[in-house]
Amino acid sequence: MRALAEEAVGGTLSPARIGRGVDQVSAPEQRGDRIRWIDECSGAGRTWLAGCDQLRVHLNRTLMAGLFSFESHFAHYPAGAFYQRHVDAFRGQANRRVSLVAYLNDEWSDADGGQLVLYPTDHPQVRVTPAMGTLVVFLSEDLAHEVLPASRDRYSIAGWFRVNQSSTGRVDPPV
Ligand SMILES: O=C(O)CCC(=O)C(=O)O
Ligand SMILES: [Fe+2]
Repeated sequence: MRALAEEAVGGTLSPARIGRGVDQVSAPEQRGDRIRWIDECSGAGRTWLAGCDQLRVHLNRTLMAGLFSFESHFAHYPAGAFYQRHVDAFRGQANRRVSLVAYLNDEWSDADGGQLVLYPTDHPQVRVTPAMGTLVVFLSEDLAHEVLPASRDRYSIAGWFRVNQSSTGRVDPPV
């Protein structure tokens, strides 16, 4: 995780967008993070993607989840940036099924803000402190969540396990 954190801090990132494919737009009023997709070009990226693939296989074996692929990006939220309440996938429209968030911030205290707030439908909200070593996994279509503004730079990795929804005999592209 530390090697990934160094990559996230050292590399160039682009404004995050919402939507998919040709419908993607940048929407700073909804999310203020900057992102970079993680690929196999670095050792840290390969290790991360290989570990997430093991989790994918495990979820398929134990839950018959049918997860087909994984996509993942670094995200940097500068001080004051947030991501408004949202779900990561809309039922029937998207192929993201399981979301995963990992945090890369050393010595984070609650006073720094930047919590991930989860809104389960029939339970009180859950607040997660974005401290190094914390990993959150949830169903992409079911759990609304938001990122609160922080008073300092906040680094995370977000990833999504996807099912294959190709209906034309052609396999979905990875991103
Ligand atoms: O960084 C986080 O805590 C969550 C980010 C998120 O919800 C997303 O990228 O969809
Ligand atoms: Fe999200």
